[in-house]
Amino acid sequence: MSLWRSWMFVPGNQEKKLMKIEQTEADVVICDLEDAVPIQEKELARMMVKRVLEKKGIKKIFVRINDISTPYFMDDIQEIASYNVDGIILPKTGKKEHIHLVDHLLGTIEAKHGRKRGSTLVVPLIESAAGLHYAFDIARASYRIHCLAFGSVDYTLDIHTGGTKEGNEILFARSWLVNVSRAAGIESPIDGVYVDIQDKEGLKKETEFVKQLGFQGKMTLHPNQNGVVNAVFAPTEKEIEEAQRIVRAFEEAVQQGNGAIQVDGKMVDYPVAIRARKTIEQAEALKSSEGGSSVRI
Ligand SMILES: CC(=O)SCCNC(=O)CCNC(=O)[C@H](O)C(C)(C)COP(=O)(O)OP(=O)(O)OC[C@H]1O[C@@H](n2cnc3c(N)ncnc32)[C@H](O)[C@@H]1OP(=O)(O)O
Ligand SMILES: O=C([O-])CC(=O)C(=O)O
Ligand SMILES: [Mg+2]
Repeated sequence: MSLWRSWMFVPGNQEKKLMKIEQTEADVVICDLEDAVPIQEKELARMMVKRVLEKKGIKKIFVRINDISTPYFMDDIQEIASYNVDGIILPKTGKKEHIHLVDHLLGTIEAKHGRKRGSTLVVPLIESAAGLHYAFDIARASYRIHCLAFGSVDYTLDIHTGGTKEGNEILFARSWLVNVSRAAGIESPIDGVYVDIQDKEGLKKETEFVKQLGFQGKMTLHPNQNGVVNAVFAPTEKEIEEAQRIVRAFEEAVQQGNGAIQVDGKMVDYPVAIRARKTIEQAEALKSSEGGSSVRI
């Protein structure tokens, strides 16, 4: 079970922001070499991100390299994957062949630099109509794929619309990504950024909504957004207590030959008990990874 809830972008050419990576609340930091970096600073950004990777601490670090069609892609992947990076975010992933190429290159780079084969994970960014159409094939294209991520800003540009707070225009894409991810047997997807960095209430509402759709995390833009996202994706005390009551009662019932019972006025059978067990496992894993401060009150 993955516990990576908030994935914060940091522009790869901004030293001041890069310096704060280890202190941030983000579960994962994404050092960006793509759209947050102007063309004339691409080389500089790559160099600065390599410096960050050289000094890597315990924080999970992914790097968003430039997409396959750009002149920066080959240098990005070769130089970044030679360091101890947790994974690569591949923007504008449109078909499974993009992943085959990345998978092949990562294999050779890992071998050349003495890194364990497969140690670099890949998160394809699905942000075009074609990418969404082929998302199932993309999700199955390599054992390196941790999960899919949704690039809603580029996606709405591609389908000739704009983003709204209600998000009706991207409901289909979000639901599709959840379904193809689970059909392909990979972790649930990561939702795109909430651009109104001042609006914490709106971010909370949107995060609750995508959690309910089946996402496991959300990308962020600003340090103030990580706490909101982390809290939404952590089970509440109430949810944990309810899950514990369900599991206890169900285990007893099964011992007595009963597979369907009533707990707190609601029917509980195997799938309900499995979900409750997952809630407990997630709470325990978060507690041990964060020293007990992870639950939402
Ligand atoms: C569609 C897409 O592709 S989205 C992905 C690409 N976009 C990005 O990567 C942008 C990431 N976000 C950012 O660069 C910034 O948050 C911005 C530009 C939106 C706002 O930045 P600022 O105007 O500096 O915000 P603000 O003044 O509120 O920042 C407060 C503090 O947090 C720091 N900070 C802000 N954003 C970040 C970040 N993403 N990572 C690390 N530190 C950050 C600032 O440096 C500042 O530090 P200080 O108090 O020591 O001076
Ligand atoms: O993936 C994200 O959230 C950012 C992005 O590139 C997009 O939305 O186009
Ligand atoms: Mg994009």
